Amino acid sequence: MVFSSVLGFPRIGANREVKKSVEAYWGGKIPVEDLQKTVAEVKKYNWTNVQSRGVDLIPSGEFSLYDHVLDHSAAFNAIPKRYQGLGISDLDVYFAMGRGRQTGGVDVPACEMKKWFDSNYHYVVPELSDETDFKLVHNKALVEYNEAKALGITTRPVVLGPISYLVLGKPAREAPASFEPITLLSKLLPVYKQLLTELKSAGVESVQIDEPILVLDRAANLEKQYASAYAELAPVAPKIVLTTYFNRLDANLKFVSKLPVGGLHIDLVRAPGQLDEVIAAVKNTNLVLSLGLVSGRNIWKNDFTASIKQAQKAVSALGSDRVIVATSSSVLHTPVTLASEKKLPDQHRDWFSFALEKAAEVATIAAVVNGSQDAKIAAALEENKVSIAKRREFESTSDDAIRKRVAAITPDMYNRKSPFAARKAAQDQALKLPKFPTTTIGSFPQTKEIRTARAKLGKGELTPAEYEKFIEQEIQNVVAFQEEVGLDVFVHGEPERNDMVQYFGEQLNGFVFTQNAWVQSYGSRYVRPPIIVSDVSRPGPMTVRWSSYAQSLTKKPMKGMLTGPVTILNWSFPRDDVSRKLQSQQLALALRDEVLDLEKAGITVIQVDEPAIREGLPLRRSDWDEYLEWAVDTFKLSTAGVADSTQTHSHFCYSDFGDIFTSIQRLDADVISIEFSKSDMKLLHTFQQFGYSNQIGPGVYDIHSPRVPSEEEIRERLKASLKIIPDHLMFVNPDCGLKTRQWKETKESLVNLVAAARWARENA
Ligand code: MET
Ligand SMILES: [Zn+2]
Repeated sequence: MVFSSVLGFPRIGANREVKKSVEAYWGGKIPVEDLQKTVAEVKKYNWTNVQSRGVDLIPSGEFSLYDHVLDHSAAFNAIPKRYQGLGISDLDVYFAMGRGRQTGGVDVPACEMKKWFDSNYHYVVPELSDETDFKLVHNKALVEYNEAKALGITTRPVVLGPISYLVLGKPAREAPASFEPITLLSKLLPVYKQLLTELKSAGVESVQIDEPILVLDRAANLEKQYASAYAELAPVAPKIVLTTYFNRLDANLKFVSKLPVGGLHIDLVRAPGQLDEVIAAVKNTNLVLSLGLVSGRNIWKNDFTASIKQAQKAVSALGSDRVIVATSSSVLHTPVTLASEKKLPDQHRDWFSFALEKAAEVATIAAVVNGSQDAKIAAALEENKVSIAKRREFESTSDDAIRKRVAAITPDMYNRKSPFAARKAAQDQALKLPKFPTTTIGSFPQTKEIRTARAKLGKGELTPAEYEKFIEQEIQNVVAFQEEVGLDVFVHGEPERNDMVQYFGEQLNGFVFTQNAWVQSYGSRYVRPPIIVSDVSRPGPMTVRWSSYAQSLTKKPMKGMLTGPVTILNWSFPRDDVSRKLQSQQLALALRDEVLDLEKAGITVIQVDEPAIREGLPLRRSDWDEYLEWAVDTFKLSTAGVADSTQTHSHFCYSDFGDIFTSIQRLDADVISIEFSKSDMKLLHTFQQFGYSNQIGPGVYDIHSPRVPSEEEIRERLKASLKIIPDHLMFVNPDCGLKTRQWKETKESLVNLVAAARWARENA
């Protein structure tokens, strides 16, 4: 019989209970018992609901209060030294690693976070060295398995595999930079052995071991480690389903199919093409094949007919006992349930499927493949056919004007009129900026007052006119503040924006919004990505009103602020019926019009942010070029229409840009600002290696922390940057927007920043 499985479930609660509870605990407002109670309820909700949808293999052990990789570090005693001996509870040590801690005489920053593969989820990077003293502090998988069992629910525990865990880590501070965490494998394996032995003796039949790094090129060098690790683990473990996701196995399949495990899970949403190959590779083994047919990354309803066809193909090759129908990855990356959406029009509701609906989908697909005679299953299949047909019909309609515009894009539209040197001369003349011009990245503190005003507007407690007055006042304050501090290129502060993507999505055609469709980004930070459902176009100017109002208040150049096409795309749920490239092109044309409208309105400096450009980079190197080509081209399409004398800026943050540095140069923005402060030396070396010819503002301080950098500190940073970047090309700015900061530290920091820039003008 074909089983169904879900690989992992959102841990936020259907009503964001976990966020509320965790934050209340952090704030000292509730005792730990209350937090534990909420957590128990959310887990119970998850298990009982996934079970009631008919899923056979229900995940446990993947719940997390902050991040599942951090859970493993805590359970394995991989606690960096600076978090040891603080005299606080294990739970508080765990949170301190996730988010830092600054109370009761304890002052530790957070561990580094990184993007989880190509998603917008961030994991906490394990810090490892020869001194890491691995031991099983607690068996989280076992605890949760037993918790579910006590509720009468048999689950399949989920564990992150040892090799992925190590490879996702980095050298701890005491280790040399060249230290490779994978060298700790033999020290870590006993912990896994104990963990898995305990699961087996508790009666666990099968365990899901995630080894997502098997879809990366670098796993090719880990064949030996995989073979020896799994040879050691398999004999003591419950049946292992080795789980991969987010891409294809490619050449790694050759050794993976020979590992002594019970099953293999593959992602057929991201890499449908690998099915035949994988079937052929496992046919003469005993491996069970778990088919990732229902997307864990997007919110579109599954096309049952297509999935059933693939499942049947596997069944006819392997027999039904060797096939599982599953979600492609954990459904952590999707919202909890459509049932929470009260205002979604029926037409839209019918297109979507969130985590719980996906649970029902895998169960239904498996039932159909098993030949179920259940009338409910037949009805669900029929309903799905009707719904998919309707969606396809909707998708077949397009906005002809937009499609024609995209088809008519010509190569010259990607390029500015003149090369950088000529533009720089024109801009120097038009803008008359001093050397080391100072600026900020766009947003100023989003205060409680701003959020309250927006909420009131939503509830009708403020009229649009009253709200606009309020925003105007905010802009006046921000402009006056910048005059006072003495910055050179001003911003309006973005007070009118709820979010840098949503704000634009709401003003463009082609997007749908939800009320409650939250997805965890990191810790207790959740986002609500807009959904692109049809061709994108711009009904009218989106930002001109506020930018030109702001410009009217000052003689200093006012920077227009836009979010770039690639970032809007990467931080939305995209369509799956057309390419990402086409969606990005349509967004770029809309933004191009906005850029030109800003220019017409007298805005001479325009910034188009692309913080998410690195995140969209495909996991396999052989796929990079194709992505980078359209990603860079669409950015250029959005900005290149302006006159030579208009200065374009772009901003990047959150990622390691070394990989794509040459593409950043190709964007040909007049000025880029880039997050430097955490990995300054590394990035400076990248500059040295590749060179960069346009202007650049290396972020001179970290805005993610309330700490105020001293003038001296900023000077030091400038000096370090000046070794690599010529003085006439350098801007001075913080490393990201200031929206999460308070006014007090913002003011102090920017005063120091301006003073450091003035010092540089005299002395550097
Ligand atoms: C995540 S990048 C943020 C850029 C945006 N302009 C801001 O200042 O907030
Ligand atoms: Zn940023």
